[in-house]
Amino acid sequence: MSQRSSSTFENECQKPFALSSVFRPGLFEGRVAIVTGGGTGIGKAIAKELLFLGCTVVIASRKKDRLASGAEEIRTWLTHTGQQATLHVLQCNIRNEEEVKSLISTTVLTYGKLDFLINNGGGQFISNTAEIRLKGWNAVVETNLTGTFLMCREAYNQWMKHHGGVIVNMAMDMWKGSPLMGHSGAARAGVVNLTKTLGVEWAQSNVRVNCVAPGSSIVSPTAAANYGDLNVFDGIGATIPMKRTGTVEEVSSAVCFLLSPGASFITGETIRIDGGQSFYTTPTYSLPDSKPTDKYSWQSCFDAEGPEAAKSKL
Ligand SMILES: CCCCCCCCC/C=C/C(=O)SCCNC(=O)CCNC(=O)[C@H](O)C(C)(C)COP(=O)(O)OP(=O)(O)OC[C@H]1O[C@@H](n2cnc3c(N)ncnc32)[C@H](O)[C@@H]1OP(=O)(O)O
Ligand SMILES: NC(=O)C1=CN([C@@H]2O[C@H](COP(=O)(O)OP(=O)(O)OC[C@H]3O[C@@H](n4cnc5c(N)ncnc54)[C@H](OP(=O)(O)O)[C@@H]3O)[C@@H](O)[C@H]2O)C=CC1
Repeated sequence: MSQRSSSTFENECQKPFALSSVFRPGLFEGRVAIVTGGGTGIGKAIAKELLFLGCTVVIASRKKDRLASGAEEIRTWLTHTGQQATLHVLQCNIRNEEEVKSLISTTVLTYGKLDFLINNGGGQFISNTAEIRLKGWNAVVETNLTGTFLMCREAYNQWMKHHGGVIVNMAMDMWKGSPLMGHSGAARAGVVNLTKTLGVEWAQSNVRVNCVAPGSSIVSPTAAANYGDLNVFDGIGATIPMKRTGTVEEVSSAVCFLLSPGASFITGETIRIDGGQSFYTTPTYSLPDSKPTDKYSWQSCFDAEGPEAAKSKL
């Protein structure tokens, strides 16, 4: 098997897994990327595909154990396939300004550059908006919106402003509002808007900024565990026009496209990766039973106020 052809092997848990890419081998050779949340789920898939394409990858998130097990899986794969690409692990909470500054500066000092930033790290908890405490609201907004802002700003100021680069942010299916995820929907809508702003402001520095918006349908065990229900994705596929859930690889390939020279005239854009879900309905929220709400019409006003009150206005 050639070094860069697709490969299949069994990892230490004896679960078979394969890695391949629709992009040409060596596409990202000599490039350096940071993937936040790169130890799990979608971020891990992005990290793997970038490595497969020859990129040096720094994965960063809060929890050392998650990073370590993700890195071990990726390194096992690198060893089995004979890939030469470099994986680096750094701990960073994207809500912490000093940690973000240090993540970027360490990467630039170690590898001499930063070509790609993938702001994948993020998340939320499920709650009616009326029951979200301020601390919980702030935690989600700081993670998804402020964290993305800090990462973008530092990547730009410390490197990309003078050398160019590509940034890909992460949104979600918040296009029609986000029942039970109001905090995250608001934050991700902010990310979509920030992406447009930065696409304009930083174009002159040869920095492209885009975003991907997966539906509530990208199957990842760590994502499911976050909701305390490993079956949380069951049943969602049937409600999606494409009649299935999505894969982490389907997000990764869109990210790789946006990073590639093939997307060199695309900036400020958000690509939906949701099998048409957001154009159809929001399947994760069922309306509670209730009577119809009050309707407004001139007749209903007239009826409510009574003929005398209405006449007095004439
Ligand atoms: C739609 C239908 C289904 C559909 C479900 C289908 C979903 C599929 C789509 C998937 C979408 C995804 O994004 S999948 C990605 C999932 N992965 C993640 O979300 C991982 C990252 N998330 C997190 O770490 C957390 O959710 C996040 C809140 C952001 C950060 O937590 P931290 O503990 O670090 O935050 P802290 O600063 O300590 O603050 C925690 C406060 O947050 C609040 N809080 C935290 N968890 C809470 C909870 N479960 N319930 C209430 N409140 C909570 C409390 O107020 C906490 O304070 P106290 O009161 O003091 O405790
Ligand atoms: N799966 C899906 O269907 C969808 C996912 N998304 C988004 O895609 C991204 C990846 O999700 P997915 O892989 O599915 O789920 P995961 O729960 O596996 O990934 C979330 C990742 O974000 C990291 N992270 C969370 N908070 C922080 C923080 N403050 N600083 C640094 N890293 C952080 C986590 O690592 P650690 O805990 O170590 O910090 C983890 O690796 C998230 O932003 C998610 O919200 C959006 C729409 C749908």
